[in-house]
Amino acid sequence: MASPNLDTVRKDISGTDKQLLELLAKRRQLSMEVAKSKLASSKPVRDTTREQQLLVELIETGKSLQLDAPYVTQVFHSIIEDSVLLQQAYLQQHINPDTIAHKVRVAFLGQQGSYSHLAAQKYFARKAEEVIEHGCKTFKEVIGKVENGLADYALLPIENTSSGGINEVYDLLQHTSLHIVGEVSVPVEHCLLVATATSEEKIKTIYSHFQPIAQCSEYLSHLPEVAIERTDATSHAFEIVANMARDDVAAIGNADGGRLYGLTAIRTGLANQKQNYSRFIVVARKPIDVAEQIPAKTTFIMSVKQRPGALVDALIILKQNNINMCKLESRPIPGNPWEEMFYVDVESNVSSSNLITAMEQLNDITTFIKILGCYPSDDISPTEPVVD
Ligand SMILES: O=C(O)C(=O)C[C@]1(C(=O)O)C=C[C@@H](O)C=C1
Repeated sequence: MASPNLDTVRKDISGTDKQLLELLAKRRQLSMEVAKSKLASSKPVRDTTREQQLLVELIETGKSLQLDAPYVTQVFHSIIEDSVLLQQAYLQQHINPDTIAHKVRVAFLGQQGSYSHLAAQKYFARKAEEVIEHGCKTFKEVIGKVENGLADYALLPIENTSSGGINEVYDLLQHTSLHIVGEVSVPVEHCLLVATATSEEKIKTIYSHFQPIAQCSEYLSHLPEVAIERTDATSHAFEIVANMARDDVAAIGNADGGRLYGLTAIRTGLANQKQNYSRFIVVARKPIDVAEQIPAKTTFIMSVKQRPGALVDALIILKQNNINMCKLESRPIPGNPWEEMFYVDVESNVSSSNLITAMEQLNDITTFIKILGCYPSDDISPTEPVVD
């Protein structure tokens, strides 16, 4: 039997992929119809029962088409996540009409290819048609761009699963007038990137931002002879290594970003934590409201009296008001060495009655308290289908 003609098959694949894109576009239109319906009905965006039912039906249909369950589940997790994010963006723009803009100016650390840049692309993917990028050399410059009206939003890394909270950003939040209006998490896959054909053994100097260096400390501890050079962003490290074009220098960063500078990865998975994520916050000059149909987070900072149990008393107020705290970080207060500033993230909308009550009660027992922002939660955990 004659073997299929490769060019003919490829032509058929291209035609089929075009049909798939047309169907995905149609499904997005339907998601927007659902969003309009939920705007009127105030029903929550997420309906995990519906997702469960949908996935079970799709897995059954998939079986009859020789499509295995894990594959079908993976594809539709991505499609449903897109649908949720699209609906959330629609509802958020409806209740915050002055945030609607076809073009937004976004400040972030580094240049094209930095993790901050990748996070900005992901966050604004469904929120603006055009992003004007303001790459900065320091976090202070990033915040200053928005405070001075040169940018509409700033994107700042706040924590990483390997290296923990990013203290410089927490400290900057203490004194800025900006408000947190969003969050986005990006997987951080640190790779060893080089400009020329070489091997790990030949590398004598590695360039990167201090965050990837901290997150890859275990890998780097096995390279005592290698010099580690800090840069102000991973994109700057890419630039240096690309310009040097030597076989004994490398950068640590993400492969997609490195590719923009002509670098290739000769080693991947360098981070201490294999599931390595960085969470970024998005800040702006004005706060936003979060639609009741969307899971919200509120971040506030507070300092407590210097007496035993003062922090416990504050946290008990959250418990008594049935509010789940999902993050607690403490930072020294510059110039006040014996007092700490606590950063608290709660899974609650700032306009909810129980958080309003809790903030009133916290106001009575803290020496300082300030809400940094209320914003949609980035956590869109997939619904796992229960199949017999
Ligand atoms: O049917 C709904 O309620 C939708 O919002 C649509 C949809 C989907 O894309 O299939 C998206 C989110 C929900 O959690 C359930 C399903």
